[in-house]
Amino acid sequence: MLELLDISFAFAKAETLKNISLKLEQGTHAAVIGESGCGKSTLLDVIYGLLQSQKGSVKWEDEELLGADHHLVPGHPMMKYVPQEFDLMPFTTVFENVGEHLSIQIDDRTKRIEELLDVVDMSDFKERKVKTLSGGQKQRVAIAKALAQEPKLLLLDEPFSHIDNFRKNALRRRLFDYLTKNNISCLVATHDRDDVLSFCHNTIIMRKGEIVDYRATNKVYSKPKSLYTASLFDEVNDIPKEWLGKEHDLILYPHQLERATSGFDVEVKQSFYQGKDFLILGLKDGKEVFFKSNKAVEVGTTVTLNLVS
Ligand SMILES: Nc1ncnc2c1ncn2[C@@H]1O[C@H](COP(=O)(O)OP(=O)(O)OP(=O)(O)O)[C@@H](O)[C@H]1O
Repeated sequence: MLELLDISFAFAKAETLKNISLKLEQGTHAAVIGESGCGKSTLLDVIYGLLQSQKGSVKWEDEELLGADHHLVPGHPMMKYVPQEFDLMPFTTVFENVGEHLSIQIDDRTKRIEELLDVVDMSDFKERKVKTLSGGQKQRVAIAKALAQEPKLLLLDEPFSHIDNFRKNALRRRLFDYLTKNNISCLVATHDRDDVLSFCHNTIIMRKGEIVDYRATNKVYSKPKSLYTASLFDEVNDIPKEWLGKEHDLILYPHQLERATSGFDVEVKQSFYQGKDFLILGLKDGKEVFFKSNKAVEVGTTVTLNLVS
């Protein structure tokens, strides 16, 4: 189990991480999400030992991991990190990069490298020099290289940011399947809700260097504690209680509102085609309201909205 106890870190005067405590059980996958600059990468850097926290401790199986001040080479054997700027050897092949830290003596070295190249769908490129690869291909090699040494904990920072949508879904499925089968824990910093919803058991919400929520992903998504949290997943509506005669204001995603015969009225301002449906932007009392519709709605139309029944 990974445990962080009251970690604080500052690059300069202002604290970038403030009193961060969390536990990650073995085999659990947790997403770290939050607005740009909230401290996601810094948190991973401190856990890995690239940065030294000024306060608090990082523990693995109850043993304290010493930070950057205590190591010439950062990192710990049971942990691997794929940062946003991945570190590969450009003039050697994909195969050799993945096997870089694997002992020559390992009997099934070749089999192991090929298995990992298959996980990241790079088998066809194994003889290619890394410098000739695209950004997304390099990113996939970096993931395979991190897995090669059988870490117990994998830290990923925006792991699929360079990978096209077409390949991303299959890669995500294969990678998280591999992590589950091998009981590898994972902390993934991401901006992509698709990384979070389908693949991470838990979600950590960060804001201005603090953890403001850490629960099961389905709870964080379906019962967001704040407008900020909900807005990390989708467009979000803050509906005043008076509009629907409720006891308190409601935080609602667009798909939770629908056209109805009673409710509150909005004037339609724009329709956005989204493939399987339209996202409609309406206005009520100067406040924007987003809802879904299976067809475009003419600008200027007044529609009545209520909670999806
Ligand atoms: N080397 C550095 N020196 C000084 N400040 C830094 C340094 N690296 C990051 N910061 C600042 O620390 C804060 C947190 O940065 P961090 O990269 O952890 O955010 P993030 O949540 O990962 O952002 P993003 O989603 O944009 O990648 C930001 O305000 C950033 O400008």
